[in-house]
Amino acid sequence: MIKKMIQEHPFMMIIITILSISTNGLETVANLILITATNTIISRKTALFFILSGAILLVYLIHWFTGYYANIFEEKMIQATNHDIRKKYMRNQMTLALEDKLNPDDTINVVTNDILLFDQQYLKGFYKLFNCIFGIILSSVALISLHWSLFLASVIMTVLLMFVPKLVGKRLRTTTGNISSNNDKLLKKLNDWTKGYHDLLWNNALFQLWRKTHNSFHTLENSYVDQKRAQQTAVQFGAFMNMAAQVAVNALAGYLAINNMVTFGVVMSAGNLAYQLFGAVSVSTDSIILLQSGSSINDKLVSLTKPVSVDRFEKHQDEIDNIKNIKLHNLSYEYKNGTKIKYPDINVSKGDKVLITGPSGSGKTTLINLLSGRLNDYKGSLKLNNIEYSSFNNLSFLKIFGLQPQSYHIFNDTIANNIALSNDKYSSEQINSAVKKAQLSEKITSLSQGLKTLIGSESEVFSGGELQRVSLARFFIRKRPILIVDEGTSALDKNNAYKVMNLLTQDKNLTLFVITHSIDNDVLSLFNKHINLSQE
Ligand SMILES: Nc1ncnc2c1ncn2[C@@H]1O[C@H](COP(=O)(O)OP(=O)(O)OP(=O)(O)O)[C@@H](O)[C@H]1O
Repeated sequence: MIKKMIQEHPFMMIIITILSISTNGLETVANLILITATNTIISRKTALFFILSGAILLVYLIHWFTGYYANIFEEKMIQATNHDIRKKYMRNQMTLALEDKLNPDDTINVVTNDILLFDQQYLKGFYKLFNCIFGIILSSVALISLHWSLFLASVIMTVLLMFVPKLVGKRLRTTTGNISSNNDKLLKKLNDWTKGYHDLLWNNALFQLWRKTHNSFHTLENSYVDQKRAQQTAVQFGAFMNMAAQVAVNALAGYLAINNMVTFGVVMSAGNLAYQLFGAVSVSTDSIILLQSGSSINDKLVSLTKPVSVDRFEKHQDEIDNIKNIKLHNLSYEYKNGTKIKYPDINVSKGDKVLITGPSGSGKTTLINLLSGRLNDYKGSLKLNNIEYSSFNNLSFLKIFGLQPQSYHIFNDTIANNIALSNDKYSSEQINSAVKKAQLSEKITSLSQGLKTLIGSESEVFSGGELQRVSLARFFIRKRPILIVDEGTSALDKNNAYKVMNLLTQDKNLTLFVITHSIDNDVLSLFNKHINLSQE
């Protein structure tokens, strides 16, 4: 992921590198000036001492400036990387949705919690390490210029410090993986129980909202504590080693000064450079701990953002453009648990109006999924224009079937956007004509903002039946040759339901399948074909 980030934003990376080298370099330069400043005070050259102190202050001011911008650019790069991941992931989700494989809870967990973990641990860890490497190199070079033994001592201490993250690497990966999976479980539980709050309310069981979810909260909270335990073991040990290393380098510099091998200014500066070096080493060990901790999320995101592709090629495009008939012969479907449903033979021609009835569990929904190409492992024969369904590309069915499902979603948006689904290619004339067909014109004209009125879960402008007609208008504007209505008019009153059915059945070119529980003779007379599943 980091390699990709650098490849995709090379210019930003160059700026960050320059700023990072400057920040670390300026700190080293200030420490080196300090040697001369200390020696000038020992030799009582007061004026020069104050000039050098001023120079140190100036260097630190520039250091503050470069450090500030290094951090800002790093954050910009981190957020740009997060955005790239979200974009690739959402593209994959849209492809998976074509095959009904999108899980809303998993999606929310990945684009919020997982990316936050990745940001806070893996990316922040990387940048901290990146900065520290320059600090380590520059302070080491400065120490070697003071005395080789100071450098040697520093190298030995650095190597010891670098071993700290190895102590807890595996535990950190596991604990971070646990946070992600526990958050996923919590989201699923919350989604399930908050969605059902109405059922809890009317059954005097609202208390279950907390009782059923609190264990999942606990599990997630505990997994954060577990992760902290693993991180802190390494951090505390690293901090102790860091202090011990500084004391050792300072003592060595003092010994060298007493034996006239270096000036006394070096003692002070060596202490500061050792502080810079071990500070950088200590932060880099913390960063390696963070990187280890976030590596399981990195692996997860790498696999989730690998491009998923679908074959969109349709060898029977001519047939898709000109639907003539659908034929069922000896058609049956068997679920994995052994439930088998057999369907009667039927020939449906273009413009036919087919009513599908049958008691609960007789296979009406399964038939919709077969007809619309969502289930393709059927037995027997199911043909479109005399060509077996299995030889079409499944995605083609999305272009010919419209589905008015039992439950649909109304977005928190305007009526117009809910019908056009924010697709600019539909003009307001087309939206108005769809509204008219769905028998919604009168209601919409009565609203002060008309088609611009906000609907959805945050607004109660429409009744259930009216919202159902908004969903129907989505089909009217798209003009597919075949419509499947799954008890789609059940939320309408009898009069309006009849009106909508009448309208749909009057459309000569539309091939219509309507699934219903209740057979009303008036409605029955509107259809020319009837599949009664109870007879099978
Ligand atoms: N995913 C599944 N796995 C196993 N069995 C299933 C699955 N979906 C449906 N079934 C079973 O297949 C049979 C037909 O189900 P289907 O949903 O098609 O009936 P239906 O006529 O639409 O019912 P209803 O009117 O209650 O919606 C039922 O016995 C059901 O339990």
